[in-house]
Amino acid sequence: MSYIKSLILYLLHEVRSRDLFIFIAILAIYKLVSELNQIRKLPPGPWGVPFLGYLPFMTSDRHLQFSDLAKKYGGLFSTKVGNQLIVIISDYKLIRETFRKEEYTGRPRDQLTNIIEGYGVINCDGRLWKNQRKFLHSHLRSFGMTCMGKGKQNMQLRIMREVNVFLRNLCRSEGNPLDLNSPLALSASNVICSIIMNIRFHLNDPRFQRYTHLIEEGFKLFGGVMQYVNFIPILGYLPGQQKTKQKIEANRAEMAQFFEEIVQEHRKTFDNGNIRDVVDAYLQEIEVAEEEGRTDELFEGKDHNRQMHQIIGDLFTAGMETVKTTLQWAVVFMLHHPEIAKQVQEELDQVVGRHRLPNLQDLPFLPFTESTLLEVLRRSSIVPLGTPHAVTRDVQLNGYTIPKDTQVVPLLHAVHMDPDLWESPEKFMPTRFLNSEGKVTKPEYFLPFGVGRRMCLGEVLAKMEIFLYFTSLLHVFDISVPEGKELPNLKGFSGVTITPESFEVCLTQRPLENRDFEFMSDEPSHFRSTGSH
Ligand code: HEM
Repeated sequence: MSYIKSLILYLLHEVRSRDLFIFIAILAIYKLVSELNQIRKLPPGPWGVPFLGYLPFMTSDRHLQFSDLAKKYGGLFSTKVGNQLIVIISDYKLIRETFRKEEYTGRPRDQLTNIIEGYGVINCDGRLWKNQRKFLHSHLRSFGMTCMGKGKQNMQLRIMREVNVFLRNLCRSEGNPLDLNSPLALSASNVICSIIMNIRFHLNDPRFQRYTHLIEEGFKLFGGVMQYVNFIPILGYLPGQQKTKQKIEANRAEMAQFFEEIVQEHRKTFDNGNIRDVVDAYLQEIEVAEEEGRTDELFEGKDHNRQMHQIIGDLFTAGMETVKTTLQWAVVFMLHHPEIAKQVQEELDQVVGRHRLPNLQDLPFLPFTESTLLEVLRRSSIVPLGTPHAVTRDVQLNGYTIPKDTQVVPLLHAVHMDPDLWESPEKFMPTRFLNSEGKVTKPEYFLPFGVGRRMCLGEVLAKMEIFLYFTSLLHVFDISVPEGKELPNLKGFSGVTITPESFEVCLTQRPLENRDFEFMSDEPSHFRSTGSH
């Protein structure tokens, strides 16, 4: 470092400004020529201006901007944003073919991965990711994330306990305007927390409030100026950026402390014969690996405690935010289309009756309701660019050479809004998922959970939750916009996911035939709860 400093001082003192100018000009020409050489081998696309590439033209609605560019450059195009090469695929056949391949399972080396240092499951790659994904896949199945049998029943029970508490809280609104964001966030959190760490929170629990605040703040800090550092790393040395980084690290340390307390509580009550949740499964896995002397192989030499903390964080954020947002979109579309909400309610009344809440066994007999939820997933495309992938080595794609570490984006939003695939894609039209016999059909270009080796790990759980929350909500309540208020817009807000703008609803209870609904009685006591009611 001091050597570089002395060299710079020497250059400033000894080299005349004209020589320095020539030196910089040669460097710039060299960089330009090598960039042009690279561009020649890449798919076509907008290259913006020298050095900054397309960065000055980027908007916050990246999915809409990329979809417009796809119309111009085709289903496979590329661009350069700052120093980052990005390849964008919106041809669904190519997406399916590409993301099956091992070499597309990498993650970009950016600010997020620098801070997370390759821990967890979402932001790691290579052998650690493979081990973690396999481990989680098998344990999440054993906790009920499966489409069949007893596991499915257990998961339904877990979810329905939370649905009941959720409905009871909503009843308290007594028809007054209400923002569903917090009740949904709390409820979806409790479902995922019951699977990961066997706890549930109350809305007024300070730990829950602090925890969700830290996550939201984290999203904002990463989503702000920090994302530009990914494209122009030198910006990371600005004084403001150093402060942001310190804040992110302090927040992460606080979360790690919270997770550590949970892990410590689990250690105290750990019973090898009764694996209660993901944390227990990890403790067991570590114990066995230590006995067999293969912890280094399993965790690739990483700290297992930190790995456990990151897994808890990954599953919580991926599992809560996505489900909550999809359900909010479902409500927004029902507000825009009361005739569809009514049709769903009629189908539920006919199949389920007015004496109980819907359950997963009803699903095969509710084609219109199911197709309405599929249409919500298509039309909202809440993860419009998938998660960022990067190639782990130089690869050939459709005759182009894609260099190692290039970001490769599956543009799911464009696939779901392609007029060649969907009739009037802007329209909310559940019947597009019904065939001529009235049966539900999902075309192969319906990809809300991504596709390939890194596709969503929680698809089964997400589908169960969305079905049970949505159908229970519409079975119990009529939903309307508060008087004098406008309908929420359909564009939404681009952040980590595409979320609806904040909005309120009025809920009017529909008559039920049975007075013994669980949500009308006291809170169930199956879980250890935190905080006071
Ligand atoms: C409606 C709800 C959900 C939607 C639309 C959704 C969508 C997605 C998408 C599009 C991806 C990226 C796929 C890719 O880039 O290849 C993803 C990844 C992921 N999802 Fe979900 N997801 C949902 C719910 C959940 C839930 C409930 C969980 C909790 C278990 C979860 C856990 C994950 C994880 C861990 C990954 C990263 C997988 C990896 O890196 O290997 N998701 N999800």
